[in-house]
Amino acid sequence: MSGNSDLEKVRRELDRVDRAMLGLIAERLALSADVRKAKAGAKLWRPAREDSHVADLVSMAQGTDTPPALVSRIWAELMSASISVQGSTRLHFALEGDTRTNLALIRDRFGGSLPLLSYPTSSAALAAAYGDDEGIAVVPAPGGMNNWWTSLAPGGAMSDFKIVAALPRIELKDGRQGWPQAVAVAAIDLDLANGRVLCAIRGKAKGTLRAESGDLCLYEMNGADGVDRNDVIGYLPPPVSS
Ligand SMILES: C=C(O[C@@H]1C=C(C(=O)O)C=C[C@H]1O)C(=O)O
Repeated sequence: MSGNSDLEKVRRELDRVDRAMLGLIAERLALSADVRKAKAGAKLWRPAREDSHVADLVSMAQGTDTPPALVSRIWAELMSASISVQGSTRLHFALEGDTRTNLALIRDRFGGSLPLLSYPTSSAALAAAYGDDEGIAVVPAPGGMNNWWTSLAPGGAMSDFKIVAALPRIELKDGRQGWPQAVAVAAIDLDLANGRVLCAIRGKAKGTLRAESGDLCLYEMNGADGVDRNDVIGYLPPPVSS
């Protein structure tokens, strides 16, 4: 019998915690409505703010039983709910391979609240996002046959579009050496903090060569020191380890 009463006790505690969380979630969503007013015309989605916020929460969770991927996933839901309260951000995606894996990748980074539109090619997804005021494209990371990034380079058709987020946000321990599976692209002014700056450069440069197309090279640089702003086509936050 004591087993049962222990269970009842723990359930009551869980109920108490859940009710407290529900109250906090409602409070958070109400604050999002205030953020919208404060932003007045500015872009709703702030990927750098989201990523640095999640990185801070992950480090706060260190020493507890809360894994980084769980922190990232929960806040992906909360933040995407917050953005959907604020306005009409939509995700336009084209990813190769298994649909379920791709949807899980998107869900892990963006939660389930944002409308999701699928396209057969990266260029179609990018074009649709480009024509959508608050649109975000999710496409395979540059490299190999994925050379859509050349249109982000100076003189390209979408030179005001930037690579702004990495998927997955929490790095997998699979030897990819810090290069994501997919990236998010949007028309957002970059604030180059202490992350990974992506530059499209003709010819050789310092940094890690991530992709090539003709004589155009995509380099990943550590930080923005000595970087020519005109070459910058993206920014990724420092990777967060699982
Ligand atoms: C609340 C904001 O808007 C969005 C929602 C965020 C959130 O819910 O924490 C964070 C960044 C933005 O993508 C913000 O810019 O701070």
